[in-house]
Amino acid sequence: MNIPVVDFGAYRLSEKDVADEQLQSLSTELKSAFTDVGFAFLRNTGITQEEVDCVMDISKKFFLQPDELKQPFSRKGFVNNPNHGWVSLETERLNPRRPGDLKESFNTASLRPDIKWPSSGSLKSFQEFQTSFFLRCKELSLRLLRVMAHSLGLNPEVFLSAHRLIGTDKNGTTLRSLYYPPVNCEKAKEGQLRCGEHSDYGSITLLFQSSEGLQVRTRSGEFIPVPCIPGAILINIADLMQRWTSDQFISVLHRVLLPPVGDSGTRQSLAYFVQPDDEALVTCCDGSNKYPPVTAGAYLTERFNESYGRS
Ligand SMILES: O=C(O)CCC(=O)C(=O)O
Ligand SMILES: [Fe+2]
Repeated sequence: MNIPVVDFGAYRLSEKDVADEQLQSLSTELKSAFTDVGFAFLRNTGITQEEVDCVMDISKKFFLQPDELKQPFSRKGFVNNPNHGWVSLETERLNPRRPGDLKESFNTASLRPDIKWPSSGSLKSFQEFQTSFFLRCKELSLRLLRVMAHSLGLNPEVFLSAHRLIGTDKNGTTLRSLYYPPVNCEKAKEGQLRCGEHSDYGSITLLFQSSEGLQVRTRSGEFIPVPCIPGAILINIADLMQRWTSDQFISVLHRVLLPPVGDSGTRQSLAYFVQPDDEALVTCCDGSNKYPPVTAGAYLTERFNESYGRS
């Protein structure tokens, strides 16, 4: 299995619109990637490697602080958005049958002006970098959703109209900065990974990686390594989109293993989880009843309960 690489230049962020002919060819390429593999690399999106590096660098400065300084920004500590903020090491289990994942993350889930952000010393631009990157990813995601609807012969608005509130507290879309610290494999718990096997919850995910380490499960059930292509963004279909398209687009399991014994390297990634508006009703777009309608907000809450353990 190979992850197709698609040139998005015709509809990159600096282009106002895309010509019909190019929309048609992008649709054909993306449809085949999302139907067969569930993943695609996008080149020439307009989001540059410098932008990515900037967000990764400032995120790393946040993660390298002692836990006491990160604690005030903990996820669940923000009244208007329970998903915003810092998640400490081993807190989340993306595969609930494994020990906690060996990663930390910072979720930018709310852009409300009254949110408290890390801002001391070298973190002065933290808020600015995270929020401007969030908005860049939003623009690209909306373009992708338009092409995806077109590729299935649907009304071009069908996905877009359910993603009108990205960046507000009525939509769960999240920019997640991930940091995988060095691992001492002898100390790791049995079965522990950097990120357990899972599929993503929402509509699509944009993933930016600093290095290799991600694996994707093929149809035959084996996990294969995903390359890291500088400047290219890895896009994958998430579970709600699979339901929405009655399994035409597939949401595929993926994971990040521990590094090889003796490798004390770190790893970083940025995941932009695109989520429909909380109140949007996701109904099979082919008119079938393959899956019962579900609102995106209720579905997301249920999935969070699984990965954080029900209390
Ligand atoms: O860090 C990565 O490369 C993947 C992370 C991931 O799949 C996730 O957080 O959903
Ligand atoms: Fe994921």
